[in-house]
Amino acid sequence: MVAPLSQSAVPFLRLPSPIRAYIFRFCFAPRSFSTSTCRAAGGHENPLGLPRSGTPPNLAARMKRGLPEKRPIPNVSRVVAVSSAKGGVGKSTIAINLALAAARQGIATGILDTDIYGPSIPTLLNLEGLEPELDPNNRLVPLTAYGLKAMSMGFLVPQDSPVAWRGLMVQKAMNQLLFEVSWPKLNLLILDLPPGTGDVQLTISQSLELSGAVIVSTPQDLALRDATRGIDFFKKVSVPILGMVQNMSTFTCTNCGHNHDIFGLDGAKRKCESMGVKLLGDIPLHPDICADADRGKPTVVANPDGPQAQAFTQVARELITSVGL
Ligand SMILES: Nc1ncnc2c1ncn2[C@@H]1O[C@H](COP(=O)(O)OP(=O)(O)OP(=O)(O)O)[C@@H](O)[C@H]1O
Repeated sequence: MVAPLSQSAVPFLRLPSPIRAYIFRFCFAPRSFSTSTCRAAGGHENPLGLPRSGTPPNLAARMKRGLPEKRPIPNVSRVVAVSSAKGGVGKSTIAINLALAAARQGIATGILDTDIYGPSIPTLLNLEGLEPELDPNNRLVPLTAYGLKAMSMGFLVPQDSPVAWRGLMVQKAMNQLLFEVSWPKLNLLILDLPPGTGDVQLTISQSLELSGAVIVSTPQDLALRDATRGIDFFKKVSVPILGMVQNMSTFTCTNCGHNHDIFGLDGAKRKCESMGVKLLGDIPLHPDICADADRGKPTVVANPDGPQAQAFTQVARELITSVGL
């Protein structure tokens, strides 16, 4: 019987050799036991798992609980996770437009697509089919689009081929994406998280010093219920909630100019008030936002002076202020 792994290896074998070597290194190759490997794997600094003397108290507490040490991303000053517990509410669209709006305001910005199973950033930036190079230290060099530095698992696996990885492989891939990308000096790195509150979110919140999280939701009750779970998740893992973005709010008919609140009116605003979370802004439901995304030219660069881009820019300003930039 042919094992499923050999089928999923076919697209892998079609990759150019530097990328194959890179994926092989972080997914399959055995690693020598070292402090950094041990930390990245969530282990302790010595075989007994005891903190060394002189270890800071909060780090000692983390180590006792078996949590990895939180590390900064080299060259990156602030890291913000854009998250939604529910899929399809526009998280990637918001993440990319916020990143581009921040870059247009003179903030050195990058975007890291951490959605291993369904990366959207290569499409949103019209970078599909391009492959990142490796620097002399075997670190991935980010690609650039519209002045934005970008890295995504989508650059490393063939388009349209599913990633079939188990938890440990996902965790290893995440650690490489988080810590082995050769970012230039960045003021702000936006992380586009996958939907939900699972493995990837846990790995990120436990291994990374995050400046905070932005929660995306539509005004619909169903989405807001999941948004509440997302907020509770970040509170539990002690990541500050910078605020919520209400996406797909009012739709203004392009024919008659009438306003329709397709997913309800001000649901996110009320949720923010009840949970003591800041509402960072409101993005309307508009066909151009969708069409711009599909052609790989997000609204903030496609029509920077239009009202939709202005809405994104306003949210980006709030975000930049909230992380002290
Ligand atoms: N404000 C908006 N107006 C119109 N279309 C939008 C808007 N926001 C997002 N979309 C569209 O909605 C769809 C889902 O958006 P997106 O992929 O950003 O969601 P997501 O939450 O990242 O999804 P996933 O759960 O798959 O990661 C896309 O087709 C996108 O172009």
